Amino acid sequence: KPLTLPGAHVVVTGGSSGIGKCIAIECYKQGAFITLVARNEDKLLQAKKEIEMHSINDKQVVLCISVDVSQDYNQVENVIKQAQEKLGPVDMLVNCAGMAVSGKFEDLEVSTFERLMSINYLGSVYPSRAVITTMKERRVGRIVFVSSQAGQLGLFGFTAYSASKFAIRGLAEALQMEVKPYNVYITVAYPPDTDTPGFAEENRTKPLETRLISETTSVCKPEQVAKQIVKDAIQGNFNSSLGSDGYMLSALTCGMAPVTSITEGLQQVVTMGLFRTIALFYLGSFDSIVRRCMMQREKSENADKTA
Ligand SMILES: NC(=O)C1=CN([C@@H]2O[C@H](COP(=O)(O)OP(=O)(O)OC[C@H]3O[C@@H](n4cnc5c(N)ncnc54)[C@H](OP(=O)(O)O)[C@@H]3O)[C@@H](O)[C@H]2O)C=CC1
Ligand SMILES: CCCCCCCCCCCCCCCC(=O)[C@@H](N)CO
Repeated sequence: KPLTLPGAHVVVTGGSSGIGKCIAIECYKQGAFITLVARNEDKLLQAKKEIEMHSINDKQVVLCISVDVSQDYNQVENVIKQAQEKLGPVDMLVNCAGMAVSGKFEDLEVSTFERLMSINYLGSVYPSRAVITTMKERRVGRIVFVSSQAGQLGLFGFTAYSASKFAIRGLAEALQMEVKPYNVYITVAYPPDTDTPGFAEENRTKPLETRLISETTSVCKPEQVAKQIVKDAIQGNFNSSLGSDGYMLSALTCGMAPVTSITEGLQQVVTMGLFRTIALFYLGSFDSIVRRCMMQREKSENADKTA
């Protein structure tokens, strides 16, 4: 039942940087053929070189394709076709291209809402739509969506980002119900803050509240996140999370998500009440962070006025 990675064709969008690059390396180390999809060609070539250092046999290939996954479906479909001509049908697709922009609702441009929805949501729909028919026909396949812990709860500063990551889950749940009889398995990953170039970029404009609340969980290494995601995808687990807070969040927010094992279902049933109780304390502490920051701001604004 688990997918065999040796010789498999794995497509990773956002594979030129951060979590996506580490997922590509992890799969390559296990013998897969890789297609990297991202926009910037220099970064793609750089990543290709880095991945190729981990080869385990001399047949392995890393293919690079430059395309914007959020713009035009036909373009995305074409590049997937190209990749399939070179490396065969896609066994696993990892939708990791994405970005975060944070800020208070009133400070975010309306265009930011559109952009994040395009990249994080539609940028996952297009590649998935392009591979699904073949996967169903072959009765083989894995599709991974990289959401976020911020796709399990909404928090200060993430009005645009959280919505785009929540959207992924709705898509994934519906799709899993459709494709399960065809032996195609969907995985949704909910990583915590992870030390990547994208994370560094995002931190340059992050509101204090968002930073303080996010610090509830520690920053992970992308290699660690990638390892867990690849493991869960191979197994065909619907949920992929990391660490004790990740585990609690996933159990707490399981809702009507498909269940992969009896153990998982039993654990959800047994822990739900306890985790909700813990969550109430977290929510209380988040509210007090927001209130404290507001009072601090008002204080310094008043001080500015009297000065
Ligand atoms: N780092 C973190 O703290 C967390 C990240 N995540 C999610 O994980 C994913 C990866 O994040 P991370 O590794 O930090 O990001 P990085 O910014 O380090 O890498 C993003 C990758 O996506 C590619 N990409 C971005 N936009 C597009 C596009 N429109 N079309 C094609 N490729 C694109 C980038 O290449 P290029 O720019 O050249 O196109 C790059 O390869 C994102 O979806 C993010 O939301 C989730 C939780 C935590
Ligand atoms: C039982 C209940 C347990 C509750 C634990 C609550 C933990 C909340 C912390 C949320 C952190 C959000 C990280 C977002 C990462 C991300 O996607 C950005 N870095 C974008 O890249």
